[in-house]
Amino acid sequence: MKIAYLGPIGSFSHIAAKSAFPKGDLLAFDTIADVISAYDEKKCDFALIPIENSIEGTVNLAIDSLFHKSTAQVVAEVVLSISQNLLVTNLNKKIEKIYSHPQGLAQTREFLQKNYPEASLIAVDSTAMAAEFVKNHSIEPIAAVANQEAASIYGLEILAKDIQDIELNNTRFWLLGHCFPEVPLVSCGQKVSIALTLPENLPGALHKAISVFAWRDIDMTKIESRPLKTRLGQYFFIIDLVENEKISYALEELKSLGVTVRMLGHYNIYEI
Ligand SMILES: O=C(O)C(=O)C[C@]1(C(=O)O)C=C[C@@H](O)C=C1
Repeated sequence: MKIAYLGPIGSFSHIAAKSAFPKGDLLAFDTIADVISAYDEKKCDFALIPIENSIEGTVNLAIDSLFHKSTAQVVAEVVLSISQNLLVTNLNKKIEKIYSHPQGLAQTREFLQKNYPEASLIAVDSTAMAAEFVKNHSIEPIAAVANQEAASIYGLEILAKDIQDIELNNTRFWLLGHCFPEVPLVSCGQKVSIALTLPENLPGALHKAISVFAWRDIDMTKIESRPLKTRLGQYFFIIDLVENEKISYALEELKSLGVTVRMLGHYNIYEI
């Protein structure tokens, strides 16, 4: 079983992929877009992508790549607890630049501003990539924000532990695939995710669209707009729903309103 993930080893995606597929053949890719492309090009059986963090919100690159460039289906959601740490090659080193994934920098923004106000913050494609960079540039006054496993893998010291601004810090990952995976995890619920595009000539379109769920008591756990990349003011809407037998009727009503509905997936949720 081949599973594509955002590498290199030691990323949070790697930890999530290992937990879901302890015996899987894990394939590291440099960017989230590359992970999705690997799946679309049939280089793997599943692909794991980070979707949303409890502090910083949606991983826009993942949602946008999935919507605009892929037809992949979501077959599972994996929720991972995230602990960010400041990693260095030497505990006594001055720190002038701090590297991490944008989410890693955002989740630790207050800590970094308070403790390293002069340091430049540099975004790279993953937290593990940041750790690997620090290891490979050991004499430079730099640090990485990454997990403790990355410290072990890349031989780095942990200068500060659990530096996220909010202690409770979780990231949702979506697993893309053609079938439901057999994972050694216990499901804690089921969801349905869709992407809506509204007709231009329907006043109150968004209100009418989400009302099809409300009056059926279908629980909407998330709604978020993202640019259609056509022009300012044109969006698609990502909606997460708690599994409900009435969802199919709601989707039919949406279509009768002229709303374009794309089913992203219905899936089990697993907490690691
Ligand atoms: O950079 C990593 O380690 C990732 O797996 C990506 C990612 C993300 O995109 O949100 C995953 C979990 C954390 O929130 C930080 C970064």
